[in-house]
Amino acid sequence: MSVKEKKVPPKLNKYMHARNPYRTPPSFKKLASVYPEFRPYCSYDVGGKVHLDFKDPKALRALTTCLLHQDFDLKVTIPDDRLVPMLPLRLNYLLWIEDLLMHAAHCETSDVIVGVDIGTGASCVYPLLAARKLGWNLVATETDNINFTAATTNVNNNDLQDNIIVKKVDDKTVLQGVLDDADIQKQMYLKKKEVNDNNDDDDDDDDDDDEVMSELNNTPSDTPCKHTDGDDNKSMKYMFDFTMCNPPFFSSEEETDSMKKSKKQRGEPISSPTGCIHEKVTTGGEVTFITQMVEESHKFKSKKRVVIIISGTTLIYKAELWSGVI
Ligand SMILES: C[S@@+](CC[C@H](N)C(=O)[O-])C[C@H]1O[C@@H](n2cnc3c(N)ncnc32)[C@H](O)[C@@H]1O
Repeated sequence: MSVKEKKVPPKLNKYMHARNPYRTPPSFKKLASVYPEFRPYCSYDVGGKVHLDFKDPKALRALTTCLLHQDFDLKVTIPDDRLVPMLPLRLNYLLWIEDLLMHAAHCETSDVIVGVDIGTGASCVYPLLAARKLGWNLVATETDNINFTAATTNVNNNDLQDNIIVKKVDDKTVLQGVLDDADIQKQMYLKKKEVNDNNDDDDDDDDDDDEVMSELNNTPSDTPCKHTDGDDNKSMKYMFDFTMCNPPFFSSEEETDSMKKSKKQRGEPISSPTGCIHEKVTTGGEVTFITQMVEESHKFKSKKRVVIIISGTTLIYKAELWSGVI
């Protein structure tokens, strides 16, 4: 009789960034002792070891929200049927961006970093972590009403309104209407300027400010920012340092049901999928979404340095689409 080989999920640690605190797995025992809301989802073996049912979305939600509070002092609420982010992976993504900004875009640690998170979800997880852990500023976009409201509440509940702008957007565009939003540009410009002014007492700056503000008030959507040209200060050269996105993955509800893609390529998932249908499905699937983002990105290449997109599919993009993006 042939014994069916059980697919073992890849060890998460193998893919964990060197600076990711979750290279050391969190102690469920400690979490259960501090957070009563986490306890109902724990079971104990004879040795007293605490186990969690990763197939139960409620257990996953409790794990994520308790870890966000314990490890990052973030109070986050995620509505019942919405996507629950897995923190080790989300942190990995941010740490990779940090590496790219430092090593590819040559940012300094003192620079004010401004990024854009496309499709932030109800948790607003990337902007909250980026603001709290790395001190960055984020524009977070969302098409879904419930996610937009939840993300806004999560930002407000953590007093991070100065660092994070949540913007409700139309699902027909990805970057258009965001990177060229004059109010957002003004807020982010002033943020960068404030820190620069503290480092540099130049009287001519006031005149420069007036010129830039007038330019922002009058710039058509696809015109490159004039003030970025010839500016010697690297941190002021780009309005946005990066755009990031974890796009909806599937092209139809049937595809989510089968989960064929992910099982074939990565083995059985460790945890059960969470989230509602429009968080996971987009017309044409992630390939169409990413292609649109790359095309819009090219149009705004003078406004940002680095574009990063999570993809579940192996894609070969035409090199010319990317040229000039970084
Ligand atoms: C896979 S979820 C990612 C959520 C969150 N960023 C995370 O990683 O946990 C994709 C999100 O993108 C949103 N979305 C879909 N199309 C969008 C668009 N054109 N612009 C902004 N958000 C979009 C969905 O509502 C959903 O919340």
